[in-house]
Amino acid sequence: MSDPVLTVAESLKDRARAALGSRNLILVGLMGAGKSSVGRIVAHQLGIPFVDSDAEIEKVSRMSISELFAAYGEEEFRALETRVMKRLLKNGPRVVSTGGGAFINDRTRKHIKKGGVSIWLKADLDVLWERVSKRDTRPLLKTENPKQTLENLMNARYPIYELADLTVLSRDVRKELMADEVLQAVIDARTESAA
Ligand SMILES: Nc1ncnc2c1ncn2[C@@H]1O[C@H](COP(=O)(O)OP(=O)(O)OP(=O)(O)O)[C@@H](O)[C@H]1O
Ligand SMILES: O=C(O)C1=C[C@@H](O)[C@@H](O)[C@H](O)C1
Ligand SMILES: [Mg+2]
Repeated sequence: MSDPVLTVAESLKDRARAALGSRNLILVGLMGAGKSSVGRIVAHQLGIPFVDSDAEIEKVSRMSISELFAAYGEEEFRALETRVMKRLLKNGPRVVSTGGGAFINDRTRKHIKKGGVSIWLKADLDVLWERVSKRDTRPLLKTENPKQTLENLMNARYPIYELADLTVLSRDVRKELMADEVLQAVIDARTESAA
């Protein structure tokens, strides 16, 4: 007899895969929300390719994000990010995890909106701070009071992340559970739009 737990998990993947069709699934949200780590699991579950825009930018430029910011400044970084995102979104389905500022840029957001289903991983300040304070690879947080900077970014950006098609609350639960919630959100959105 089939295991009912396994059957539920299989059906979650299958239903989410069917709901997504040929569209991309694009994860947006602040630094530390879990876009890269949860996105990778979601792609594996769906059996479709995973790409991370920060990693892709580092690959094409052969520089780290910190080096890019230091050498060319944020504006040039954003222009490169827009071009890379446009290319990554051309063929679907893929799971695309974005850098924290991608969805905030008007031009990049237009490509994301056109390129598939966007999902905001929304987290509170303490969750984000606990995660990002462990590494100092994020140029925007190299300030005197990085926690305050993160809070300022939240206040400025949350009204824009809200424009994403879907939202999932990112919290300190297993990443696999977060991934399941992303899959469920994709299914629910499809069901609602069909109703
Ligand atoms: N659900 C979770 N529970 C515990 N730790 C998590 C969870 N999700 C992510 N993390 C950890 O938080 C850190 C940041 O996660 P991740 O790199 O996926 O975030 P991000 O949204 O891609 O950030 P950035 O915008 O800087 O790329 C990583 O160390 C990751 O392992
Ligand atoms: O939130 C942001 O603006 C950024 C987040 C990172 O993912 C990187 O894309 C870069 O450090 C900028
Ligand atoms: Mg990331």
